[in-house]
Amino acid sequence: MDPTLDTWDFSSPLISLWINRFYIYLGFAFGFSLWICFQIVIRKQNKNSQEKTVPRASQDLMTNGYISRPKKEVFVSGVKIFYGSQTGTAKGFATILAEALSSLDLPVAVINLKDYDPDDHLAEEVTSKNVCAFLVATYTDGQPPESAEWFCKWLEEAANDFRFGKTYLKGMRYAVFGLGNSVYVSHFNKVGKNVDKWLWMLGARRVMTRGEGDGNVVKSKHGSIEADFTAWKAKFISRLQALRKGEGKRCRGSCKKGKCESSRRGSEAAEPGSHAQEELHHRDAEEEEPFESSSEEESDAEDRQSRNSVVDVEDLGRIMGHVTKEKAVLGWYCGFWDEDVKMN
Ligand SMILES: Cc1cc2nc3c(=O)[nH]c(=O)nc-3n(C[C@H](O)[C@H](O)[C@H](O)COP(=O)(O)O)c2cc1C
Repeated sequence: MDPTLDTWDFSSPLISLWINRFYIYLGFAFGFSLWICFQIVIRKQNKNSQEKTVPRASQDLMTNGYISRPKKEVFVSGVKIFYGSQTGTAKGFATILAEALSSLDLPVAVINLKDYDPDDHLAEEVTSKNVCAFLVATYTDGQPPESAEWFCKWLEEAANDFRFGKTYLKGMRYAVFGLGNSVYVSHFNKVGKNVDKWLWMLGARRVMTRGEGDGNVVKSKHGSIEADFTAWKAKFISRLQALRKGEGKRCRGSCKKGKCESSRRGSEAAEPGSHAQEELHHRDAEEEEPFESSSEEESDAEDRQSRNSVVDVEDLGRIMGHVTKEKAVLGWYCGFWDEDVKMN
């Protein structure tokens, strides 16, 4: 007989607990897993009831359970004012415009076209969300000032190079104010017109009608080139404010885009630079509410329109066919037989 066994008292509760410890562990484990299951069920129920009470829109804004503020979309991130000047007028206007824009709380950069390489940087404006203003003067024989020569040369070549195409600057937004003197009749404001046209041809979006500054006080629309600029500046600022709010283009039916093609009348409809458009442009700068346009959009509308005119010609052919047949019947009836009719 083991002597140590004598010292064990099997009736003691501690000993019986020790002997049955595995059952106790098992009980604890079972209770613990039951508690976990219970917690999971409660959490699920809470989440469901929360989803029911939080509106759908708010749920979309929730990240990790926290409501985050809706991200404000930025429609205009800044303004770049480019100028091409020889005797300083365009440069002065650029500074005035920059000062006027300072109240809008937008980053504004004034850039001399002399220091700007379009080859390296112009394409950046496609995604930058900037609005670009071009203030450019015209010189002898419709040439740009020396400082803007390279920019204009590059732009003209790109606009006429099929490798760039009419989407190269798609996404860029711009407005042009040309400085000139109508004394130089045939070359009046030619550089402004060309810059506007070339940007448009490359797919950039014109946010407002081109402005024309005229140093000829007799003919200037507002009495002086300064007054012409002041009027354009006011329109540009109000357009910019609208763009900042994300307001789309305004169209009063004079463009040939989409719905309003039928009532088209205006300058933006025609290919910029065409004679008719130049005439109308002059008037439009005063009369028209500015609206956006790009060459790609307008050529789409042009395609639609030319398709319509093909249909029109077909209709005309059908009508002529009917007329000829009726003429033949009438001729035969009346006893004469026209050679033309016989041919048909
Ligand atoms: C020598 C000379 C030639 C000019 N040629 C033209 C011209 O062909 N077409 C035009 O519209 N303006 C012409 N102008 C007018 C200028 O474009 C106008 O004075 C403009 O405001 C100058 O701007 P800037 O001071 O920024 O260089 C000419 C001016 C000068 C002095």
